[in-house]
Amino acid sequence: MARIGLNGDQHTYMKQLHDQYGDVIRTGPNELSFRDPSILSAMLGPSGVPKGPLMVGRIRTTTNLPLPGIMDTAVHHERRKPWSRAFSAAALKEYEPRVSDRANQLVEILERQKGEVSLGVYINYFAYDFMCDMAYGGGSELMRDGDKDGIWDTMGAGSPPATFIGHVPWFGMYAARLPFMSKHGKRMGAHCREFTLRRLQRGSERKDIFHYLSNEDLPDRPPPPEIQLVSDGILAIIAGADTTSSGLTSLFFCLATHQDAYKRLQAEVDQFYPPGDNPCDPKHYRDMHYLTAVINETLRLYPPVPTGTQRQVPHRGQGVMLGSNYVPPGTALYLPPWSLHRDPRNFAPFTEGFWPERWLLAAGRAPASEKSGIYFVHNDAAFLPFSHGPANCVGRPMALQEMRAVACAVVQKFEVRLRAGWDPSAYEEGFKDFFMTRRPALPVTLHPRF
Ligand code: HEM
Repeated sequence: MARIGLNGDQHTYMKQLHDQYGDVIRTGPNELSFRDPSILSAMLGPSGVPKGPLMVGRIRTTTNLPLPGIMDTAVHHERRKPWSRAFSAAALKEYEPRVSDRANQLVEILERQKGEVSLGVYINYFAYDFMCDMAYGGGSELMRDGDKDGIWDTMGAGSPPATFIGHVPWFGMYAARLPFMSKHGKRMGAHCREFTLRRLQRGSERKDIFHYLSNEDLPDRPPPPEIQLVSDGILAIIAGADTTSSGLTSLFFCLATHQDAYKRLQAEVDQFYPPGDNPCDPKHYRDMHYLTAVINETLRLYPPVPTGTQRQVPHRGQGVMLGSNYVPPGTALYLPPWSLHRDPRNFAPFTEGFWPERWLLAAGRAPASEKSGIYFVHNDAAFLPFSHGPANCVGRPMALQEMRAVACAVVQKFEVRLRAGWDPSAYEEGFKDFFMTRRPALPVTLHPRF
């Protein structure tokens, strides 16, 4: 699996192994993958299994670990508190103008492009600039200036070896001594440290997540040590920028290849945000059920963390029961979204196809007659793009806010068409799982509607 991970194919390989050998497979000497949503609570719920060593291996250190790498449940719970404050409903309300400004900037920049556009590249820049606004009160202008310093590529450059090491975390400690293994991480670390120090000195006029991570909202508490703030900043950028960008790029790929869905979403956007209205004002998002269906269906087919994160049964202790299986201490575990989402026992019909309507049917928002005569299965417990439980994705509400704003802004303004002659099968073939994903740049042409 480590070798397959190096090529970015672990998500498809795991699914292939599950199809061949069943719902529980052994993917390494001490590693299991479950394709079984019935163990969701036992594995990821409040009394579930702690995080695994994947992150320790990936970042090659056992000290000053970022939130997702903290294997001690009590310590993890404590470290998550400022993150939870940063993504509370009240905090998200304060971030709304920034989402809107950046999404509208994206549309303005797209309007200036002529001919073929690599939509995925602009979406990457949007996601990066926005996360820098959130993590550091600003400082990045990739959309405006382009990526002259190659920072986006630096962020992804270390991913293949990191994916390899994720399966053999002990090797990470040795790899950390090899200069070629750590150069990208060091460059990213130095970049984020500079942004963190600047944010600490300068403060911010508008609230950002740093406001909460540095305890500015709790004046009687001292800020955490600088090293923790730098680590949190890197985490925000890595966890927040690539994932959302991956989801949005896949969304436009799915829409561009399914004109019926595009038209239906466009009609909904036009209804709630006619020309002249700001599509990034979230006042109507709650009522836009087709938009929610499109986003869910995209994240089902192309989850931005395709293999999910890892858990590990603690070495000291008794082992756990997952369903009818006893799992001994020290075993690392996966519940991979790519395999669960593409299992016809969880989602049918059109399991491997883009069909947003399934979400409307499942929520009772479409006439039940539409499912008469078809074999309809919809298992919400098997839908895990943001994982589940107390250690799930804490940034989920922000990711959805961004995805909704950009989807509405782009669909209101343009007809997005795949570049003539570009083979759509290249998208799935080029969709690689390095924990973060790597995907084709999505060549499109944009046709302004007004
Ligand atoms: C579509 C976009 C996103 C997807 C699909 C996604 C998915 C995930 C997944 C699968 C995890 C692992 C959870 C686990 O171990 O159970 C995670 C963790 C995390 N995500 Fe996201 N994420 C997204 C966007 C964001 C954004 C915008 C942020 C903002 C900074 C963010 C911050 C985090 C953090 C801090 C963690 C660690 C949580 C913990 O260990 O307690 N994510 N995410």
